[in-house]
Amino acid sequence: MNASLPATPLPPVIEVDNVTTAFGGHVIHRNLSLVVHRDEVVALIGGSGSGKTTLLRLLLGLEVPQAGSVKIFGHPLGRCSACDLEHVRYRWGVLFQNGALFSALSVFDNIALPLRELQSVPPDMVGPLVMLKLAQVGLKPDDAFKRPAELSGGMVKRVSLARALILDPQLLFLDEPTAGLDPDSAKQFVRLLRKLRQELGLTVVMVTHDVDTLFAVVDRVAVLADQRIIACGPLAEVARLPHPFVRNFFLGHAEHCAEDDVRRFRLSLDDTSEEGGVPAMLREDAL
Ligand SMILES: Nc1ncnc2c1ncn2[C@@H]1O[C@H](COP(=O)(O)OP(=O)(O)OP(=O)(O)O)[C@@H](O)[C@H]1O
Repeated sequence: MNASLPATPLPPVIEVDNVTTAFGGHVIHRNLSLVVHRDEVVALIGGSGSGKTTLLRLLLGLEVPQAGSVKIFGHPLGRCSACDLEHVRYRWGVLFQNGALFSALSVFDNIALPLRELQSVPPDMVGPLVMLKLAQVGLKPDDAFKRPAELSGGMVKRVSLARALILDPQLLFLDEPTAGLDPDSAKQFVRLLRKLRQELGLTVVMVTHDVDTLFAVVDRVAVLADQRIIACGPLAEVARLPHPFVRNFFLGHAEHCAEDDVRRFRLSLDDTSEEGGVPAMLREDAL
């Protein structure tokens, strides 16, 4: 995986152009623009209340901007007919921060839900597809019969990810994918994301506060501050910005964000022989 973009970016999957969002008189985004290209992994960072979740909701068509436009796969969301929106919606998967699993349903039924709703495959294919996704996210066949209450935090994330991937989306939205996980589970989950991104060729947009996740999987980091995206570029570039939020966010990490450091970190993640896959530079005791 490259730490920086290829010379010629692939076509855009997401185009946010000059968007203004407000609730009542409270303006959240003003003239906000962002482009995400195919096969990219872009992380959205920003202070609490800066409007990250609202931006994610705009991208999912759950909020409508006061001005500007949002296009996904070239479709302008606000102007899509219900039929068009359904078509676009099945091309993305979403991992919600708390997993959003249905507690009354088994793991199997949670993952199968989008397939059953859409009825896109014959009923006898649902089982094999669910079990395939379960294996893809590193869960055991027996886990299919558990209820969400019987799962660890890391397992909940994996089940949610399997459900997000069940329709084989091209675009994946992740809201704080490692939030609430202990450090080891977070590392394992980030490794899984990295593996799936490589295997499935996904375009990924994630909201995260986790610097290790940026190091491990992200191509570009978009910084949401002052009601707009103030920068969107490779980690090495963004970590050097003099903006107070960025300085604070990368405190103690900025000196490790050079392209070579990121590349070395990613190679170490591929080397499963290393304990936890985390090089000394990112262990807490080294900071
Ligand atoms: N439906 C809504 N109605 C009114 N205000 C809202 C609504 N949704 C969000 N807001 C406000 O918009 C602002 C941005 O919220 P948002 O949740 O997008 O921020 P965030 O960057 O995701 O924050 P955090 O990192 O704390 O989750 C906040 O001031 C919030 O109170």
